[in-house]
Amino acid sequence: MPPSRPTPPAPDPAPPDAVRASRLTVHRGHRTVLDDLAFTVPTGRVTGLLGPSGCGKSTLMRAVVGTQRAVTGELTVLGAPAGTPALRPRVGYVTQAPSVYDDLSVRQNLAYFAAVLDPGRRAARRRTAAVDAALEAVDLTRHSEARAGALSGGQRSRVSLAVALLGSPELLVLDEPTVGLDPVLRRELWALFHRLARENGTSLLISSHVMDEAERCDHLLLLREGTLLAAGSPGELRTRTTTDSVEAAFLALVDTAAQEDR
Ligand SMILES: Nc1ncnc2c1ncn2[C@@H]1O[C@H](COP(=O)(O)OP(=O)(O)OP(=O)(O)O)[C@@H](O)[C@H]1O
Repeated sequence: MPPSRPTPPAPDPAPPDAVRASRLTVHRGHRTVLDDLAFTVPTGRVTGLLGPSGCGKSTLMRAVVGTQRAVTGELTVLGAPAGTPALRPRVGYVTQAPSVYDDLSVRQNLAYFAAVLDPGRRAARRRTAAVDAALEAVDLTRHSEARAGALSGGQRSRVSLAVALLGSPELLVLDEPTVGLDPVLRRELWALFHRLARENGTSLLISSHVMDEAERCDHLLLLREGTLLAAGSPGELRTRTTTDSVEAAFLALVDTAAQEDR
Protein backbone atom coordinates (compact mmCIF):
# COMPACT_ATOMS: atom_id res chain seq x y z
CA MET A 1 0.00 0.00 0.00
CA PRO A 2 1.49 3.39 -0.94
CA PRO A 3 2.32 5.58 2.03
CA SER A 4 -0.47 8.01 2.67
CA ARG A 5 0.43 11.61 1.93
CA PRO A 6 0.41 14.04 4.83
CA THR A 7 -2.64 16.24 4.69
CA PRO A 8 -1.62 19.77 3.71
CA PRO A 9 -2.19 22.35 6.45
CA ALA A 10 -5.49 24.16 6.20
CA PRO A 11 -5.06 27.64 4.69
CA ASP A 12 -5.16 30.51 7.18
CA PRO A 13 -8.75 31.64 7.59
CA ALA A 14 -9.36 35.06 6.06
CA PRO A 15 -9.11 37.76 8.76
CA PRO A 16 -12.46 39.16 9.83
CA ASP A 17 -13.45 42.34 8.04
CA ALA A 18 -12.30 45.62 9.60
CA VAL A 19 -15.80 47.07 9.21
CA ARG A 20 -19.15 45.35 8.68
CA ALA A 21 -22.33 47.29 8.15
CA SER A 22 -25.88 46.14 7.61
CA ARG A 23 -29.08 48.20 7.43
CA LEU A 24 -26.90 51.24 8.21
CA THR A 25 -29.12 54.32 8.14
CA VAL A 26 -28.44 57.90 9.23
CA HIS A 27 -30.97 60.72 9.50
CA ARG A 28 -29.79 64.31 9.63
CA GLY A 29 -32.58 66.76 10.27
CA HIS A 30 -35.55 65.49 8.25
CA ARG A 31 -33.30 63.89 5.65
CA THR A 32 -32.19 60.28 5.26
CA VAL A 33 -28.53 60.87 4.48
CA LEU A 34 -27.49 57.18 4.47
CA ASP A 35 -30.17 54.72 3.49
CA ASP A 36 -30.03 51.05 4.47
CA LEU A 37 -26.38 50.37 3.56
CA ALA A 38 -24.73 46.96 3.75
CA PHE A 39 -20.98 46.76 3.11
CA THR A 40 -17.66 45.53 4.43
CA VAL A 41 -14.20 47.07 4.61
CA PRO A 42 -11.65 44.25 4.23
CA THR A 43 -8.73 43.99 6.64
CA GLY A 44 -5.27 45.04 5.45
CA ARG A 45 -6.50 46.59 2.21
CA VAL A 46 -7.04 50.08 0.82
CA THR A 47 -10.78 50.68 0.45
CA GLY A 48 -11.96 53.74 -1.45
CA LEU A 49 -15.26 55.40 -0.60
CA LEU A 50 -16.14 57.16 -3.83
CA GLY A 51 -19.02 59.34 -4.79
CA PRO A 52 -20.00 62.90 -5.68
CA SER A 53 -19.96 65.75 -3.20
CA GLY A 54 -22.83 65.53 -0.73
CA CYS A 55 -23.53 61.79 -1.26
CA GLY A 56 -22.81 60.98 2.40
CA LYS A 57 -19.13 59.98 2.51
CA SER A 58 -18.22 62.09 5.56
CA THR A 59 -21.38 60.98 7.35
CA LEU A 60 -20.48 57.32 6.74
CA MET A 61 -16.95 57.91 8.04
CA ARG A 62 -18.23 59.66 11.14
CA ALA A 63 -20.54 56.70 11.78
CA VAL A 64 -17.55 54.33 11.52
CA VAL A 65 -15.46 56.35 13.99
CA GLY A 66 -18.45 56.80 16.30
CA THR A 67 -18.97 60.56 16.13
CA GLN A 68 -22.20 60.60 14.10
CA ARG A 69 -25.56 60.90 15.83
CA ALA A 70 -28.79 59.15 14.83
CA VAL A 71 -27.14 56.04 13.39
CA THR A 72 -29.34 52.93 13.17
CA GLY A 73 -28.64 49.40 11.92
CA GLU A 74 -25.56 47.33 12.64
CA LEU A 75 -22.06 48.71 12.38
CA THR A 76 -19.14 46.64 13.66
CA VAL A 77 -15.60 48.05 13.69
CA LEU A 78 -12.64 45.76 14.48
CA GLY A 79 -15.10 43.32 16.03
CA ALA A 80 -16.83 45.82 18.35
CA PRO A 81 -19.84 48.11 17.92
CA ALA A 82 -18.78 51.43 16.29
CA GLY A 83 -18.09 54.11 18.87
CA THR A 84 -17.09 51.70 21.67
CA PRO A 85 -14.53 53.63 23.81
CA ALA A 86 -12.02 50.74 23.58
CA LEU A 87 -11.83 51.34 19.81
CA ARG A 88 -10.46 54.88 20.21
CA PRO A 89 -6.73 54.02 20.17
CA ARG A 90 -7.28 51.40 17.45
CA VAL A 91 -8.88 53.73 14.91
CA GLY A 92 -7.17 56.78 13.37
CA TYR A 93 -9.38 59.46 11.83
CA VAL A 94 -8.38 62.45 9.73
CA THR A 95 -11.16 64.92 8.90
CA GLN A 96 -11.18 67.28 5.92
CA ALA A 97 -10.11 70.21 8.12
CA PRO A 98 -6.49 69.71 9.25
CA SER A 99 -6.46 69.71 13.06
CA VAL A 100 -3.07 71.17 13.93
CA TYR A 101 -1.92 73.95 16.25
CA ASP A 102 -0.63 76.75 14.04
CA ASP A 103 1.66 78.28 16.66
CA LEU A 104 3.53 75.00 17.30
CA SER A 105 6.19 73.47 15.08
CA VAL A 106 5.40 70.29 13.19
CA ARG A 107 7.43 68.26 15.70
CA GLN A 108 5.80 70.00 18.69
CA ASN A 109 2.36 69.22 17.26
CA LEU A 110 3.23 65.55 16.99
CA ALA A 111 4.94 65.50 20.40
CA TYR A 112 1.81 66.97 21.96
CA PHE A 113 -0.49 64.30 20.50
CA ALA A 114 2.06 61.56 21.27
CA ALA A 115 2.05 62.66 24.94
CA VAL A 116 -1.75 62.42 25.03
CA LEU A 117 -1.63 58.90 23.56
CA ASP A 118 1.35 57.61 25.50
CA PRO A 119 1.88 59.79 28.57
CA GLY A 120 4.56 59.65 31.25
CA ARG A 121 8.28 60.31 31.48
CA ARG A 122 9.18 56.67 31.04
CA ALA A 123 7.56 56.65 27.59
CA ALA A 124 9.65 59.61 26.36
CA ARG A 125 11.94 57.56 24.14
CA ARG A 126 9.08 55.57 22.68
CA ARG A 127 7.27 58.84 21.91
CA THR A 128 10.31 60.33 20.15
CA ALA A 129 10.62 57.18 18.03
CA ALA A 130 6.90 57.30 17.17
CA VAL A 131 7.12 60.99 16.20
CA ASP A 132 10.20 60.38 14.03
CA ALA A 133 8.53 57.43 12.28
CA ALA A 134 5.33 59.40 11.63
CA LEU A 135 7.29 62.39 10.27
CA GLU A 136 9.19 60.12 7.95
CA ALA A 137 6.06 58.29 6.77
CA VAL A 138 4.48 61.53 5.55
CA ASP A 139 7.79 62.92 4.27
CA LEU A 140 7.89 65.89 6.64
CA THR A 141 11.20 65.21 8.42
CA ARG A 142 12.79 68.15 6.61
CA HIS A 143 10.03 70.47 7.80
CA SER A 144 9.83 69.21 11.37
CA GLU A 145 10.97 72.50 12.91
CA ALA A 146 8.69 74.68 10.74
CA ARG A 147 5.75 76.40 12.41
CA ALA A 148 2.55 74.60 11.34
CA GLY A 149 0.90 77.94 10.53
CA ALA A 150 3.59 78.61 7.92
CA LEU A 151 3.00 75.36 6.00
CA SER A 152 1.12 74.92 2.75
CA GLY A 153 -2.34 73.32 2.83
CA GLY A 154 -0.97 70.00 1.61
CA GLN A 155 1.78 69.99 4.22
CA ARG A 156 -0.74 70.77 6.96
CA SER A 157 -2.94 67.86 5.92
CA ARG A 158 0.13 65.64 6.05
CA VAL A 159 0.72 66.77 9.65
CA SER A 160 -2.83 65.65 10.46
CA LEU A 161 -2.14 62.33 8.79
CA ALA A 162 1.08 61.96 10.81
CA VAL A 163 -0.91 62.57 14.01
CA ALA A 164 -3.30 59.78 13.00
CA LEU A 165 -0.36 57.43 12.35
CA LEU A 166 1.16 57.99 15.82
CA GLY A 167 -0.64 55.24 17.65
CA SER A 168 -0.19 52.74 14.77
CA PRO A 169 -3.98 52.36 14.41
CA GLU A 170 -5.35 49.15 12.92
CA LEU A 171 -7.96 51.09 10.96
CA LEU A 172 -7.29 54.46 9.33
CA VAL A 173 -10.28 56.52 8.22
CA LEU A 174 -9.19 59.38 5.97
CA ASP A 175 -11.67 61.94 4.66
CA GLU A 176 -10.47 63.22 1.26
CA PRO A 177 -6.78 63.20 2.27
CA THR A 178 -5.50 64.11 -1.18
CA VAL A 179 -7.82 67.00 -2.00
CA GLY A 180 -5.89 70.04 -3.23
CA LEU A 181 -2.56 68.21 -3.43
CA ASP A 182 -0.35 68.27 -6.50
CA PRO A 183 -0.21 65.04 -8.56
CA VAL A 184 3.28 64.06 -7.35
CA LEU A 185 2.29 64.34 -3.71
CA ARG A 186 -0.96 62.50 -4.39
CA ARG A 187 0.98 59.64 -5.93
CA GLU A 188 3.31 59.56 -2.91
CA LEU A 189 0.43 59.48 -0.46
CA TRP A 190 -1.26 56.62 -2.29
CA ALA A 191 2.05 54.74 -2.21
CA LEU A 192 2.17 55.37 1.56
CA PHE A 193 -1.40 54.07 2.00
CA HIS A 194 -0.52 50.85 0.17
CA ARG A 195 2.70 50.48 2.17
CA LEU A 196 0.75 50.79 5.43
CA ALA A 197 -1.68 48.10 4.25
CA ARG A 198 1.02 45.76 2.94
CA GLU A 199 3.68 46.12 5.63
CA ASN A 200 1.64 46.85 8.76
CA GLY A 201 -1.62 45.13 7.81
CA THR A 202 -3.46 48.43 8.39
CA SER A 203 -6.98 48.66 6.98
CA LEU A 204 -7.65 51.97 5.27
CA LEU A 205 -10.97 53.57 4.39
CA ILE A 206 -10.30 56.61 2.19
CA SER A 207 -12.88 58.92 0.68
CA SER A 208 -12.51 60.80 -2.56
CA HIS A 209 -14.77 62.36 -5.13
CA VAL A 210 -12.07 62.08 -7.81
CA MET A 211 -12.81 58.98 -9.83
CA ASP A 212 -9.27 58.47 -11.11
CA GLU A 213 -8.22 57.85 -7.48
CA ALA A 214 -10.63 54.91 -7.45
CA GLU A 215 -8.29 53.02 -9.75
CA ARG A 216 -5.64 53.12 -7.00
CA CYS A 217 -7.80 51.24 -4.45
CA ASP A 218 -7.94 47.49 -3.72
CA HIS A 219 -11.64 47.65 -2.95
CA LEU A 220 -14.31 50.24 -3.68
CA LEU A 221 -17.58 51.36 -2.19
CA LEU A 222 -19.47 53.52 -4.70
CA LEU A 223 -21.94 55.81 -2.99
CA ARG A 224 -24.61 58.00 -4.55
CA GLU A 225 -27.27 60.04 -2.77
CA GLY A 226 -26.88 58.01 0.40
CA THR A 227 -27.22 54.61 -1.23
CA LEU A 228 -24.56 52.08 -2.13
CA LEU A 229 -24.42 51.73 -5.91
CA ALA A 230 -21.87 48.91 -5.92
CA ALA A 231 -18.89 47.40 -4.11
CA GLY A 232 -15.92 45.45 -5.41
CA SER A 233 -12.42 45.81 -6.79
CA PRO A 234 -11.88 48.27 -9.67
CA GLY A 235 -11.42 45.29 -12.01
CA GLU A 236 -14.64 43.62 -10.83
CA LEU A 237 -16.62 46.82 -11.32
CA ARG A 238 -15.21 47.37 -14.81
CA THR A 239 -15.93 43.76 -15.78
CA ARG A 240 -19.44 43.83 -14.30
CA THR A 241 -20.32 46.93 -16.34
CA THR A 242 -18.18 46.08 -19.41
CA THR A 243 -16.44 49.44 -19.16
CA ASP A 244 -12.76 50.37 -19.15
CA SER A 245 -12.60 52.75 -16.19
CA VAL A 246 -14.18 53.06 -12.76
CA GLU A 247 -15.62 56.41 -13.83
CA ALA A 248 -17.40 54.76 -16.77
CA ALA A 249 -18.49 51.93 -14.46
CA PHE A 250 -19.95 54.48 -12.03
CA LEU A 251 -21.94 56.16 -14.82
CA ALA A 252 -23.20 52.81 -16.12
CA LEU A 253 -24.31 51.86 -12.60
CA VAL A 254 -26.11 55.21 -12.20
CA ASP A 255 -27.95 54.62 -15.50
CA THR A 256 -28.94 51.09 -14.48
CA ALA A 257 -30.20 52.33 -11.10
CA ALA A 258 -32.24 55.07 -12.83
CA GLN A 259 -33.80 52.52 -15.20
CA GLU A 260 -34.71 50.26 -12.26
CA ASP A 261 -36.37 53.22 -10.48
CA ARG A 262 -38.58 53.98 -13.50
N1 LIG B 1 -26.45 69.14 9.87
C1 LIG B 1 -27.05 68.66 8.80
N2 LIG B 1 -28.39 68.55 8.72
C2 LIG B 1 -29.02 68.05 7.65
N3 LIG B 1 -28.37 67.59 6.56
C3 LIG B 1 -27.04 67.68 6.57
C4 LIG B 1 -26.31 68.19 7.67
N4 LIG B 1 -24.99 68.12 7.37
C5 LIG B 1 -24.91 67.59 6.14
N5 LIG B 1 -26.12 67.31 5.66
C6 LIG B 1 -26.44 66.71 4.38
O1 LIG B 1 -26.00 65.36 4.40
C7 LIG B 1 -25.59 64.95 3.10
C8 LIG B 1 -24.29 64.20 3.21
O2 LIG B 1 -23.24 65.08 3.65
P1 LIG B 1 -21.75 64.55 3.75
O3 LIG B 1 -20.93 65.68 4.30
O4 LIG B 1 -21.73 63.26 4.45
O5 LIG B 1 -21.41 64.31 2.21
P2 LIG B 1 -20.01 64.09 1.49
O6 LIG B 1 -20.23 63.06 0.46
O7 LIG B 1 -18.96 63.84 2.50
O8 LIG B 1 -19.77 65.50 0.80
P3 LIG B 1 -18.39 66.28 0.50
O9 LIG B 1 -17.62 65.42 -0.45
O10 LIG B 1 -18.88 67.56 -0.13
O11 LIG B 1 -17.73 66.49 1.82
C9 LIG B 1 -25.47 66.20 2.25
O12 LIG B 1 -26.49 66.18 1.29
C10 LIG B 1 -25.67 67.34 3.22
O13 LIG B 1 -26.40 68.37 2.64
